[in-house]
Amino acid sequence: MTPIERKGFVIHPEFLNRAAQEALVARLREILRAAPLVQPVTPRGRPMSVRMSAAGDFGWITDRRGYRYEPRHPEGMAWPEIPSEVRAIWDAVSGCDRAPECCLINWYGEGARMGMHQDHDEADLSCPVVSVSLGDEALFRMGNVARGGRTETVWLRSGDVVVMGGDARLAHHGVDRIRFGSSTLLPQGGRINLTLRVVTAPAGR
Ligand SMILES: O=C(O)CCC(=O)C(=O)O
Ligand SMILES: [Fe+2]
Repeated sequence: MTPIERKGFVIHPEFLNRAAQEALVARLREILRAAPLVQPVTPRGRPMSVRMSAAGDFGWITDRRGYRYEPRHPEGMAWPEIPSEVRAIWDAVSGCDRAPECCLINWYGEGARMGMHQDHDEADLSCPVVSVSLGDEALFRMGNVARGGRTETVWLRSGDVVVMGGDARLAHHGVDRIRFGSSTLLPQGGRINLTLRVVTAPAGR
């Protein structure tokens, strides 16, 4: 399907067909066996409703010490490698010649959401953030680089891919809610979102 642009966010509807989604979920299950989901806590001590893990050189974590990228899971193991299927999505849509260094895995159960935020902990903002939706539908809210102002929403469905680059790279965004049980991809229901990011500064800088 042709991509749709909203406020600089580029949405590729049904980028992954059902078979590709199922294959990806099987790979993610292996990753989550090696690097289990954790419930992160904000620096102020509030538990997030989303559970998280990661693959790649770095995982994004938050705890009482703050938001940051770490080369190891909180339990001490290295993060698993980013699967080739995920890398292929990045290569197809990112327009970036660097490889993703972090594949954050967000798991949304019933009632989970993600407040409006910017992704700004990365040292190379010339590369986009690429997000992959799997499972239940999510109401994704797109805002502006500055806080506040007019926002727009779109329902993201399983297999959709969003590219946040250019003007949208630092735009605020969040997930208001999911429609729990709206997809049959994940047997227990819920939603998995992958976000792919380049984390480190470009070489030579
Ligand atoms: O779940 C989503 O669609 C967005 C996730 C997100 O914005 C993030 O992990 O930074
Ligand atoms: Fe984000």
